[in-house]
Amino acid sequence: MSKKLGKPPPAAAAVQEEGREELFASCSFADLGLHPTLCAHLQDKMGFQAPTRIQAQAIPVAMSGQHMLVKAATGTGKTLAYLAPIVHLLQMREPRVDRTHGTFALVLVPTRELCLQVYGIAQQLVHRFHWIVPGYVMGGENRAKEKARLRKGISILIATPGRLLDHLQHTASFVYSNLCWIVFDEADSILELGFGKAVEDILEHLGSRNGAPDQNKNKGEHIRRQNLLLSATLNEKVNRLAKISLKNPVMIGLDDQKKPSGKSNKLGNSHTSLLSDDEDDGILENQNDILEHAVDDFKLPAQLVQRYVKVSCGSRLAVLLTILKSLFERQISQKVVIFLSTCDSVDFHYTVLSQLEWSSGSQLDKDKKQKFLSCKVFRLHGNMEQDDRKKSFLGFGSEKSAILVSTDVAARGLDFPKVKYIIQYDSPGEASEYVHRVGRTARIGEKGEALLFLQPIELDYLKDLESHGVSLTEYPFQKVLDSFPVNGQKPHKRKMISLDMHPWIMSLQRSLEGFVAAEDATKKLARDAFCSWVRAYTAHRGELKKIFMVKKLHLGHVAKSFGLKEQPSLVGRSHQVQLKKRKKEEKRERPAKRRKLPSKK
Ligand SMILES: Nc1ncnc2c1ncn2[C@@H]1O[C@H](COP(=O)(O)OP(=O)(O)OP(=O)(O)O)[C@@H](O)[C@H]1O
Repeated sequence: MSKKLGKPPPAAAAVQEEGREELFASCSFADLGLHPTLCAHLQDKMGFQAPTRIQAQAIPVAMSGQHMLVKAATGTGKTLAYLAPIVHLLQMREPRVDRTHGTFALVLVPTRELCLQVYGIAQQLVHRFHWIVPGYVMGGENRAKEKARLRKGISILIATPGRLLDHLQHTASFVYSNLCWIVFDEADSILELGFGKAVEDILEHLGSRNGAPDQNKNKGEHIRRQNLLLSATLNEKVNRLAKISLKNPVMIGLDDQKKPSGKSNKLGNSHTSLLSDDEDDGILENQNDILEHAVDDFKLPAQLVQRYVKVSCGSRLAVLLTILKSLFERQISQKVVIFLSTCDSVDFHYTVLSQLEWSSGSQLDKDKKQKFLSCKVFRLHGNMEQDDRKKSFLGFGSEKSAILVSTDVAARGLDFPKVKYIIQYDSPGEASEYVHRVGRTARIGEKGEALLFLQPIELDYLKDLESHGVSLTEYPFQKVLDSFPVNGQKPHKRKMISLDMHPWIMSLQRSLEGFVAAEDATKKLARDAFCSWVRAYTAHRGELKKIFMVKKLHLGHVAKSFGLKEQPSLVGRSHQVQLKKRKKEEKRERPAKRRKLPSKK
C-alpha cells in the first residue's frame, strides 16, 4: 500500500503550526476577568492552557452584558465562549444562585446530540460551583421526568426548541422569571431546521422579542436580558433572528476586509486592551452591518486538507469501501465520519460496512471469508429510537477507532474527539452544510482531512463551493486502487483501465451484489435506500438543482451503487410517479430553455 497516499502535503505541518498560532490568543483566561477557581479548573481539569482568539474576543463582551453575534470557524471553542462567562457571572451572584430561583441561562441548540454535548460541558464548568445546576430538555426524552427536573430548578438549561416551547406552554412550575441569557448555538441551523416559528414563540413567551412588552421584572427590579447568537455560518435567516432578538449587538469574527474602516467601530470597552490590535480585529458594533457581513465567505480551519474524488455512479460503493480499507490499513486507529443524505441510506450503508464479508481473492483464501472492514461501525440518524441514538453518539465518541455513518444530524456542533477523516459520500447541498460537515475534523488546531464524492456530472459543484471561498484538490484514487491486489497479487504493470472495469472494483462489486441478494431484509434495505436517495437527489434547491439533476442520472447505475442488480422499474411505483411529477415541474419552470443548444463548457 502506498504510504504517501492521503498524507498531507509537506507544508502541512507548518500550516498546522500556523493554524494553532492563529487559533490561540496571547492572553490568559485570568486576563479576561474569569474567576480564579474557574480559570484553575479550565487549566488543570480540562487542559485548556489559553483561550482561543474567539474566546478572548467574546468572553469580555459576554461579561459586559451586551448582546452578541459570533461567527467563527468550526472547532474554535465557541461553546466555552458563552458558557464560561455565564458560569462566571452566576457564581458571583449575591444572594447565591439557588434552584428555587429557576433558570438564569437558556441555551438553544438544533439537535439532541448537541444538547447532550453542551450539557456535558456545562456540567464540567460548574464542577467547583455546586450550587449552579445545569440541565437539559429535548425531544425524545420523557416529558414527565423533565417536568420534575424543571420543578426542582435548573440554573443553566440546554434545550432543543420544540421541547422547550412545549414546557413553556405546559409546565407551570418552570420558573424563568430570572432569565438573564438566551443563547442560540448554531443559530442558522435552528432556523433552517424549521424551528423559526418555535423560536419566535419562545422569544414571545420569554418577553425577549424586540418591541414586545418587557416581562422581565423581578420583584419590581429590572433584569438585564442578554441574547447571544453563534455559528460558523450565518445567513439572512439569522439576520432576521438577530433583528428580532438583539439590541445593538457586538459582532465578532466577521470578515476583516469587509469591515468599515476606522477604529470608531471597535468597542471602547476596557476589555479590548487585553487583545493586541490583531486579535481585536473582527469586532463590530453596528446592527446595520449584520446582513452585509453575514453572508460572506466561510472560514475553514487552515490545517484542513480538502479533496474530492470523481467516481462514476455505478462504482461509488465499491470505491467508498476501497478508500475505507486503505485508510484503516494505513493506520489501524482511525476515526471516520461518513455523511449520507437519508436515514434509509444510513441504515443500508451501516449494514454493508459492518457486515460485508469477502475472501481476499487468492486461491488459498477462497473459502476463508473475513470481514471486509474490521473496525467498529456506528450509525446515527433522526429516525432511530432515542436510546439507540444516544448509544451511537456516546459510543462513537468514546472509541479510538471507528466509523460513524450519519445523516446531517451529526453535521452541526458535534465534537467527537480524534476524528481524522470526513467523507461526504452524498453531497451536502448548501455550501454552509459542507463547512459544518468537514468541521467535524481539524478541530482546535488538530489535523484533519475531508473527502467529497462527486460523479463526473456533478463537478460543477466545485465551482459553487469555490464561489464561497472553499477550494478542493483531486484525491489520487488511482494510486489507492493500484495498491490493492488482484487475484491475490499486486499488479506489476499499471494499465490504464476505466474504474468500472478495474478487476478490484469488479470483484468488490460482485461481492456487494452477492451480499445484498443473499437476504431479503438486506435487499429491502437496499431498495428503500435507493428510493430515498433518489428522492433526496431531486430535493436540491435553487442553483444546485442545475448541478444535481435527476434526469442526468442513470438509474440503473444508481441501483448498482446500492448493490442492486435489478433495474429501477422494479422499485416502488409511487416513487416513479414522484419522479415523473418532478420532471414535469422542472420542465414547467424552464420553458424557454427547452430549445437551447447544449452549452459548450
Ligand atoms: N481554550 C481552549 N483550549 C483548548 N481546547 C479548547 C479550548 N476551548 C475549547 N476547546 C476544545 O475545542 C473543541 C471545540 O470546541 P467547540 O465544540 O466549542 O467548538 P465550536 O467552535 O463550537 O465548533 P462548531 O462550530 O463545530 O460547533 C472542544 O473539544 C473543546 O473542548
